Amino acid sequence: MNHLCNMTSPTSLPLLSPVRSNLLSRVNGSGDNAAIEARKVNFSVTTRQGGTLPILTNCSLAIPSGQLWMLLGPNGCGKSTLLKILAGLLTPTNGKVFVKRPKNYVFQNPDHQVVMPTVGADVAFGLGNSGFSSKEVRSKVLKALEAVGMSDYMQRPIQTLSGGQKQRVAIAGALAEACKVLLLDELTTFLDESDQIGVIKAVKNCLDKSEDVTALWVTHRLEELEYADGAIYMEDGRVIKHGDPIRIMGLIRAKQSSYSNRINSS
Ligand SMILES: Nc1ncnc2c1ncn2[C@@H]1O[C@H](COP(=O)(O)OP(=O)(O)OP(=O)(O)O)[C@@H](O)[C@H]1O
Repeated sequence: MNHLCNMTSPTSLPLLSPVRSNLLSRVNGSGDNAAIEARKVNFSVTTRQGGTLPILTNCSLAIPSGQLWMLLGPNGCGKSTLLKILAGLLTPTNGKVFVKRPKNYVFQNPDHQVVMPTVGADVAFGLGNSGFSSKEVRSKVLKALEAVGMSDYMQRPIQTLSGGQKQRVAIAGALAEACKVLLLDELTTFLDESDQIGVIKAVKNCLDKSEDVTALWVTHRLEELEYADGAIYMEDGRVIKHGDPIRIMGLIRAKQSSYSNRINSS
C-alpha cells in the first residue's frame, strides 16, 4: 500500500543471520525472540564541502516480539534517522539490522497516511492484489478496525476524521496486511491530547490482541512512556540507555533537572 510505507520485499540492508540474531538477543537481554535488532549501526552523510558528517554512531538495540517500545532523545539526536534505517528507507553506512516482516513505517503527519475516500476502502487498499475474496477482505478490514477501536467507521469519509483517527486508520491498514512490525514516527506531534492517547491505546490494543505485532514509537513526550514495555534513550547520534521505561524516565528527568539547575544558576 502506498499510504504507509509497506516493506514486504527484501531491501539491500545486510540482515543478521538467525544465529547472529539470537546471539545479539542474548547480548542485549531480549531473549531469542527479538523482532527488531540493530548492531553497531553507523550512518553518516557527505557535506557540501565533501566532508563526512556522522549522524548515528554505533547504535545497538534489540526489541522483543509483541512489545511496544519508545525511542526518545533531544531534538536532532538521530531518532528519525534510526527509525528510517530500521524501516529500510535509509541504508546504514555500516552495521547490521534485522526487522521482522512485513513491516510498516507510519508517517508523522496524519494527512500523509490515508489516500482512499472512505475508511473501509483505505484499510482495504493494501489487500488489493492479495488474491483474497471480497468477503475475506471485508473480514480482515473489520478485524483491523476493531483492533484500533474504529469498527463503526467503516463507511466514514476520510476527510471527516480527526488527525488521531487518521493515524488509527493507517495503523489498521498495516494490521490488515498482517504486519509484524510497526515503526511509528512521532505520531502524536500533530494531535491534541485526546487523539494522542487514542492512538497510543490503539497501538497497545493491537499488541495485546496479537502477540505477533511489535511496535517502536518515536516520541518527545515523557508521559507516553507509561504505555511502553521498554524504551531507548539517544543523545548525539548514540544509544545511551536501552531497557526499562521507568529507569529511562528517571534518567531523562534527572537530565532535565540538572539542565534547569545549570540555567538557573548561570
Ligand atoms: N541528509 C542529511 N544531511 C545532513 N544532516 C542530516 C541529514 N539527515 C539528518 N541530518 C541531521 O542529523 C541529525 C539527526 O536528525 P533526525 O531527524 O534523525 O533527529 P531526530 O532525533 O529525529 O530529531 P527531532 O526530534 O527534531 O525530529 C540532525 O542534526 C539532522 O539535521
